[in-house]
Amino acid sequence: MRKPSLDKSFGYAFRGIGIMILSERNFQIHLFALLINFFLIIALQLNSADAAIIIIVSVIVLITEMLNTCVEKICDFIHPEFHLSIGKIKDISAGAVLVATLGALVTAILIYGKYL
Ligand SMILES: Nc1ncnc2c1ncn2[C@@H]1O[C@H](COP(=O)(O)OP(=O)(O)OP(=O)(O)O)[C@@H](O)[C@H]1O
Repeated sequence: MRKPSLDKSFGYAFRGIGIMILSERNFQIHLFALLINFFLIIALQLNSADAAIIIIVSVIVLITEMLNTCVEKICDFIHPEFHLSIGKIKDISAGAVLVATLGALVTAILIYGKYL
């Protein structure tokens, strides 16, 4: 199969982000959290290192949410019926999002705590 051109590849990637924004509620919530963080970074005048850490942990949460959605969709595609293994796979994938979110929360408390 021929490889798609660079602009088409970017187009597919942006379509993937668009699908997440339009149809995944949890992703919308995490994206909203990132916007609040941008606001706080400016309002509290965080230094560039602290701002970078906040942005990195927020983006990690968004990425894990995207990968979790991929896992869910693959599971639903290959095995739509109930299966214990599918349940475990989905639970572990959701657990990854929770780990990233809790890590981001603790990081935010530690960093914003210095500015309040
Ligand atoms: N086919 C299945 N077989 C067994 N258990 C399943 C199956 N589908 C879902 N589950 C169980 O239901 C939980 C929720 O799965 P679901 O696919 O509905 O994700 P979700 O809660 O809609 O996630 P999100 O809110 O991120 O979209 C899974 O973590 C798993 O425990």
